[in-house]
Amino acid sequence: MSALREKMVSEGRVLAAPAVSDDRPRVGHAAAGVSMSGRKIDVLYSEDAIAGKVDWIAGEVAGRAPRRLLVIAILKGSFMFAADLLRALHRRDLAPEVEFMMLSSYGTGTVSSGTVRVVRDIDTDVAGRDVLIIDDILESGRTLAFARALMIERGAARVDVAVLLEKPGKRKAEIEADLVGFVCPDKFVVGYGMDAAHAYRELPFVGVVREDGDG
Ligand SMILES: O=P(O)(O)OC[C@H]1O[C@H](OP(=O)(O)OP(=O)(O)O)[C@H](O)[C@@H]1O
Ligand code: HPA
Repeated sequence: MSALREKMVSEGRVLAAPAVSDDRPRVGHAAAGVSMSGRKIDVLYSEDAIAGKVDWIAGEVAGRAPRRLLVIAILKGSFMFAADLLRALHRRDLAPEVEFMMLSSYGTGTVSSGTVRVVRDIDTDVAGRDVLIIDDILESGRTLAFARALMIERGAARVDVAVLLEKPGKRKAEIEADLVGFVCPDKFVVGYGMDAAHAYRELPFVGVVREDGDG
């Protein structure tokens, strides 16, 4: 703490930041079995591994020299990936406009309902622009096929799709992502934005919730 800040804290003019203990769990680096609210989460992709992929995806996007780039993050699941990827794009000297579209097809379940619902649309006109749609995961493909088709229908010049994860062999709609961080095993994953019945989105890593009796 600087001398000035120390003086201000002692005079009660500002609040001291709470001390952070060094022994807090480094969950992002744990190999397995992180406990969250009584459930065990096995770490599949650590914070470091994710950061490496995000940086790689940003490099690939920059290499495509997009024109008038508009990044559209598909909420809710992509919020953490979007925040990290946008900062990585900035480090690559890109200055995209950013939009958010909220789509939903899973509700509180772990299987796609088959119907994609637009909960919130974007406000920006995409006609003639290079669009990068980003999402956390590509599974049945219904969500991203819907989003991509909508942007093409609205006249985007080019539409690329970047996902942190894809599950192969699960596609129910015709779509492949242009940029993929990890090819993911066929397990329901949580964390880094992704939820199971609204829980676990805050985790900084991607993991799998252990079934009862998994040890
Ligand atoms: O390829 P798909 O089978 O369509 O699955 C992928 C989509 O499912 C999840 O969203 P969800 O509908 O659960 O909404 P959320 O982002 O609000 O969690 C996820 O964030 C993707 O958008
Ligand atoms: O494995 C998953 N986890 C969370 N959300 C998802 N949406 C599609 N697949 C998944």
